[in-house]
Amino acid sequence: MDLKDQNFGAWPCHFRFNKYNFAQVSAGSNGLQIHTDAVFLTLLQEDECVGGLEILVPGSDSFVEVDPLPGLLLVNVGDIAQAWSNGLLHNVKHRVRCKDAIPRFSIALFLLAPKDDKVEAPTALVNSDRPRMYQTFFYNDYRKMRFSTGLYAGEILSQLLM
Ligand SMILES: O=C(O)CCC(=O)C(=O)O
Ligand SMILES: [Fe+2]
Repeated sequence: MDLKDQNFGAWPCHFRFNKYNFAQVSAGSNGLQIHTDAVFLTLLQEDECVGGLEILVPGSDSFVEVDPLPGLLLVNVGDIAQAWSNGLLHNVKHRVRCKDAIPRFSIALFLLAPKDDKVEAPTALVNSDRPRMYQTFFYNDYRKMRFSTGLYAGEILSQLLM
């Protein structure tokens, strides 16, 4: 990608510490329902003792488990990156399952979206072979659509297609 002039420095970040109070009754259920991240990207530090994060294999109904490994740092592409990259980057559907009655922790650092500007693919990522895929939109409007519809697994992006 020829993106020399892109500066993400002014994009806000959000830090979150997740605690899942997994008990015996929650075994086999979702600790976090299937979703895509409502952000540009997520850096995720997993609990190195307790598994449960699962990623949906694109184009299938199958999930793969992410093994809990010491020091594992995941990078998740979110909805905003898919729109901003004109579909070159792909969001990731994922969920957290409770397997055992053990508390689980994770730490997430989210890079959100431009604060006062629209989300729009740079012209370097748009051409006749790859025409603009998404309408330009403000991050707040996208979030309102997501929360008012309760569609958390990337469906809002389909509503923003050109
Ligand atoms: O706790 C995890 O492993 C995943 C957390 C997550 O998907 C999120 O915070 O968006
Ligand atoms: Fe997530």
